[in-house]
Amino acid sequence: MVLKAEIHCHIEGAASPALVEGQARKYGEDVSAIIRDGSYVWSDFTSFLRAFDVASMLFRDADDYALLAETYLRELAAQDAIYSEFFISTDHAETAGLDPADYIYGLAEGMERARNALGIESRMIATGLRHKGPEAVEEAARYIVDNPHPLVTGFGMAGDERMHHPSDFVRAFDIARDAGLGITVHAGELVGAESVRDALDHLRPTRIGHGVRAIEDPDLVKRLADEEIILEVCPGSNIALGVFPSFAAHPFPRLRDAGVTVTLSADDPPFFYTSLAREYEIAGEHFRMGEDALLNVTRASIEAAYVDEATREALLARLRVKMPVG
Ligand SMILES: Nc1ncnc2[nH]cnc12
Ligand SMILES: [Zn+2]
Repeated sequence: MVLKAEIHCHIEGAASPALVEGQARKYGEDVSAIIRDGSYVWSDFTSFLRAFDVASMLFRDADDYALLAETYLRELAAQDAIYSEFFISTDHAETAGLDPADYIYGLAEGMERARNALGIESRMIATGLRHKGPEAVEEAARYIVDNPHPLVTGFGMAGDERMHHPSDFVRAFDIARDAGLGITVHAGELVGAESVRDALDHLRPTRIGHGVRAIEDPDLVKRLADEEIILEVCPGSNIALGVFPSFAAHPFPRLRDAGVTVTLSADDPPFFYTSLAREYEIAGEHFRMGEDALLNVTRASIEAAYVDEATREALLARLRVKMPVG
């Protein structure tokens, strides 16, 4: 049993098909277009995002989001995770007709319940959606800075990496960074090494969501190692979306051997038929990671986490004694 931590997971993307079907019954909606035989149905990134959007529309009030957060965090604690940092999207909340304040309050309620029950610590990273454009991402940044919450400790950007250019989002990220939020950006997933380089140059993150296609440029790999940029690597997601053809071809080991700090997360677990535990298993089976190396990955995630130092120290102490969760 290896204690785990996750720093790249979209909370709407953590909703299991069973939970979404339960929400569909609650609201009298039909989800047969995105769920068949208990699994999500999609064929490429665009149809994945569409299924993600449909599922997220079935969480419509604070109680729905408290249930989602608590359910996911309980699942993570059962996989021996002691820390979870997940992306939230006030854009999705507003599209579902929810006031962002209720959205965040509901998620925080679920986080508290899971922490009280099982001791799992968690934080939220607010995000803007790249394909909605610079104004929308800036609005998401302004909202979270004007409405601070103690459990919202970072700002990032997800969505379609093929749209717009990192330089379009400089102001949004300056607003978030100046407010003291941790900065992470999805890059180097659907687009190549230049996307990671541009994100680093213009948005100055300390972490990159995925970043794995940096492997295409050895100078960039060296820069990631030299600047100690953390990669939030999601191998199961990368293979499910066809970013790489197989786990054997995945660059995780090469990045790690080049001195890049790589971590393990599940991104959107049920959508990519994975879980945090499965990602650790994949690293053991395909990336030559033994138990000590996997515990070092957990330690790297906690070192990179957007948490206060007291919380970080308490989490690192648990790794040292390998105290079981709960
Ligand atoms: N892997 C991913 N890339 C970009 N946006 C996302 N939203 C949810 N999962 C995502
Ligand atoms: Zn992601």
